[in-house]
Amino acid sequence: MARITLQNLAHSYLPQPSSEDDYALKQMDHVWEDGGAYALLGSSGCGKTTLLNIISGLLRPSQGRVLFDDRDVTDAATAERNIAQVFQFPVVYDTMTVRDNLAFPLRNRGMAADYIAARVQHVAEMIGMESMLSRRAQGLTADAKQKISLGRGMVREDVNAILFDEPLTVIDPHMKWELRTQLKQLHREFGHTMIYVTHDQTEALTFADKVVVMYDGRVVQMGTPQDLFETPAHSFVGYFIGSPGMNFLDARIEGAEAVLTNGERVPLGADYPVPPGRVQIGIRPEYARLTTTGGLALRVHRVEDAGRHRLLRGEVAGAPFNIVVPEGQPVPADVRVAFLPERINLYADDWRVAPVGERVA
Ligand SMILES: Nc1ncnc2c1ncn2[C@@H]1O[C@H](COP(=O)(O)OP(=O)(O)OP(=O)(O)O)[C@@H](O)[C@H]1O
Repeated sequence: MARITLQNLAHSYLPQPSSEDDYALKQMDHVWEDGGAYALLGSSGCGKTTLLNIISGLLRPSQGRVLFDDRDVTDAATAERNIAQVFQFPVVYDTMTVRDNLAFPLRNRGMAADYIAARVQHVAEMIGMESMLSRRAQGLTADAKQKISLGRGMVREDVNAILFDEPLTVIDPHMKWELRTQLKQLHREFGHTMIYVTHDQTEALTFADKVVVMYDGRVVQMGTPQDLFETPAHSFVGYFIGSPGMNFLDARIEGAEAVLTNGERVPLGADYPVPPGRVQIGIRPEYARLTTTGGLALRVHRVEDAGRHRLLRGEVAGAPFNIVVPEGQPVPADVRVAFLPERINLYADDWRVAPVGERVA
């Protein structure tokens, strides 16, 4: 197992990149701690696969270094890096049995036969395929083949890291939940460094201790699911995490108040520096509450039933605004909206601005 450091890293698929836009990965420094369970989350095309392939050695970065602990592996071949990688679609040997597929990485490394037999049995149980060990992979469903790929990724105990690139895409929803649980169990049991790429926030938040969010070729935040929810470092994180995402209102700052574009004032619960650029306040739909006195004017467009609560979709100061309304709470005709001041985040040109005196984690 290893700590993985990306130092001054950047990657462009173009031979002669001339501007930042030419880079699939913009310059970054990032550390994946030894034994961490990370989810790498971001929308399509933000650079997740590129980053994973640089760590595994399938791709050489156009700039910077990759270190496993203190060893520079930037130019080391994939095989030398001792990494297991599971891709979105199954990679199995059709002519081999399930058992031989699972045993392959261990035989390749010359492990003893009885160790291989025991280990294959254990992994087959984890992926729910112990009754199929003697069957040929050919003719199995895509779902079953992907489980074999996952099993092969997990079979070696001595790898530096296991990288998963959207491994559950072809798996049916019930099995998805089960396999995610198994992966977490595997992490607890062996403590491998694991990086799990997904664009599904539920998948990310249930698998990982730390979630790394990428946007437009950059890591914009790494934190616990709670960090991402409470204090998104970038407006993309606010918008991407949560259902629905954070609301944003344009504003200017006057001490401990935000002044919205229509002149209404919002207490922020803390003093802020006056930041340059486009200033917005961000409020989660869960932290806005309905009121008939005080607060801000609210235009209600519609109220949707969302299971255990209702979702009010409306408008504040001319901008779309969503509010989670607890079950049973009425929505009167003259309703207004107020925010919990300590739950408001401030953004300047999409990056979070800390209030004066905030402790840096
Ligand atoms: N082999 C390649 N040649 C040229 N450009 C590429 C190549 N692979 C990826 N790109 C570009 O690099 C950017 C990042 O792609 P990447 O596949 O890393 O994103 P991703 O976050 O993994 O997306 P997805 O979730 O769709 O898999 C995209 O703009 C993509 O078009």
